[in-house]
Amino acid sequence: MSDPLPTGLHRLAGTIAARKGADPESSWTAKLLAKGPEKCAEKFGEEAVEAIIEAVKGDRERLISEAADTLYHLLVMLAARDVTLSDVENELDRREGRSGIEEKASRK
Ligand SMILES: N=c1c2ncn([C@@H]3O[C@H](COP(=O)(O)OP(=O)(O)OP(=O)(O)O)[C@@H](O)[C@H]3O)c2ncn1[C@@H]1O[C@H](COP(=O)(O)O)[C@@H](O)[C@H]1O
Repeated sequence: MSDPLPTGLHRLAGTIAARKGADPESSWTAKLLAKGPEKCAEKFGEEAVEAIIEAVKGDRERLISEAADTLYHLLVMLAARDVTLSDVENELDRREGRSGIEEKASRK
């Protein structure tokens, strides 16, 4: 069976991976990656906070826009630490079918 077509998120992750080591003047992603994982993590934090603010305010369009920024910067942060979207998906798959309540109750 052939692999399914990559989703938009996977295409974006592929674009981001391809920017690693590229000329920082040529792209925003390459520029951010060249600043190192700490800066990528800081940018992700800023975007996540902006998404939180819009969620609290209840502005749907602004929340969608900030959520897109957050997802992009999450993928950049992961790429900076050589973690792929598939790595994260595999972890989600591992958790599938186990309720959060059950998991929390099993913690020591
Ligand atoms: N999805 C995005 C995306 N979302 C947000 N951003 C950029 O992320 C930046 C961060 O926004 P900020 O408001 O924090 O920027 P800023 O205020 O200038 O930064 P600071 O001064 O606060 O540090 C902006 O320049 C946005 O354009 C993105 N840049 C790129 N992409 C995707 O990545 C692809 C590759 O982009 P390049 O690497 O630039 O070729 C693009 O085709 C898009 O698909």
